[in-house]
Amino acid sequence: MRYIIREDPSAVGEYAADYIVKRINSHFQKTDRPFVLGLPTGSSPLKTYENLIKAYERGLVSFKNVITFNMDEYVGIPKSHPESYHSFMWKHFFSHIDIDPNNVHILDGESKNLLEECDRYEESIRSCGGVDLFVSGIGSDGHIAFNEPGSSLSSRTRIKTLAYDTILANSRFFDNDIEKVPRMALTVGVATVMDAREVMVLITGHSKALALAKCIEEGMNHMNTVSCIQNHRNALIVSDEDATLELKVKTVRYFKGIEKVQTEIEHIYGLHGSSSSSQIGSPQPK
Ligand SMILES: N[C@@H]1[C@@H](O)[C@H](O)[C@@H](COP(=O)(O)O)O[C@@H]1O
Repeated sequence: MRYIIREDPSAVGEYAADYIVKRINSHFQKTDRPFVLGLPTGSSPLKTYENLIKAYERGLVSFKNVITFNMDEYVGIPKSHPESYHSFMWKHFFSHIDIDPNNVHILDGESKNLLEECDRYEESIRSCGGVDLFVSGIGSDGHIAFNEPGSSLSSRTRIKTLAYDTILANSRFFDNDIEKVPRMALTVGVATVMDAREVMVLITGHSKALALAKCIEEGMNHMNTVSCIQNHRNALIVSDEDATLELKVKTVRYFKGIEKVQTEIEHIYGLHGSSSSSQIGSPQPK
């Protein structure tokens, strides 16, 4: 696993957007196959989306041949609801770039048959050749997508009942009224994320510090589902300084040191932005 630390959420967003742009562009240097991008909602990726839009406006990237799969969607509110993840994604990202709407995939929480909808989603991901890069945020209990504590680490796309803590956290988007927050969601599974060729997790703010420390310094555990990325061959966490608050000083210095050496190597070998760059300086053999 690689771990990159930046000063604040803006710098995390700049780093993540730059990373995604490099991945898309280097992909199209090798193949015409569409780039398949997994995407999150929430406040954590907002700066990333802002920077991706800027990169698109400057002509640094095109999303014409990019296929997206979102992580999750509420059940019990219509797509047109301002807090649905459909609305979120179009408002904050898709409306501002050149993506083909047919290439956008978001789970349908209004489907008459939710079980079939989940199976159909897994099948669509498979038929697109799998996800190249899955970007994710986390909840303060360490959930990835809506894989709440106790979710199977081999779970696939399915219906999930939301944890009380998540309902409480998300009530800020529903007039701070927990009664208005949906109780259920459709979500990709932990294994669905783990199947991606690469995973990047964005973690900002002190409220995520404990979950981040458990993810990096403790073992893989279903009570902190983001920790599954320890078992991924090509995983990257990008956090701000606030999120490091519960990490050991030694851990923070270790990963900062790794990044410093990696940057030096990239300069010497000119590998920055290539797909192999993420392999260099990795703290553990993959
Ligand atoms: N289902 C989403 C998650 O995918 C997201 O990672 C999390 C964190 O949101 P925020 O970034 O706003 O803290 O919120 C929700 O629970």
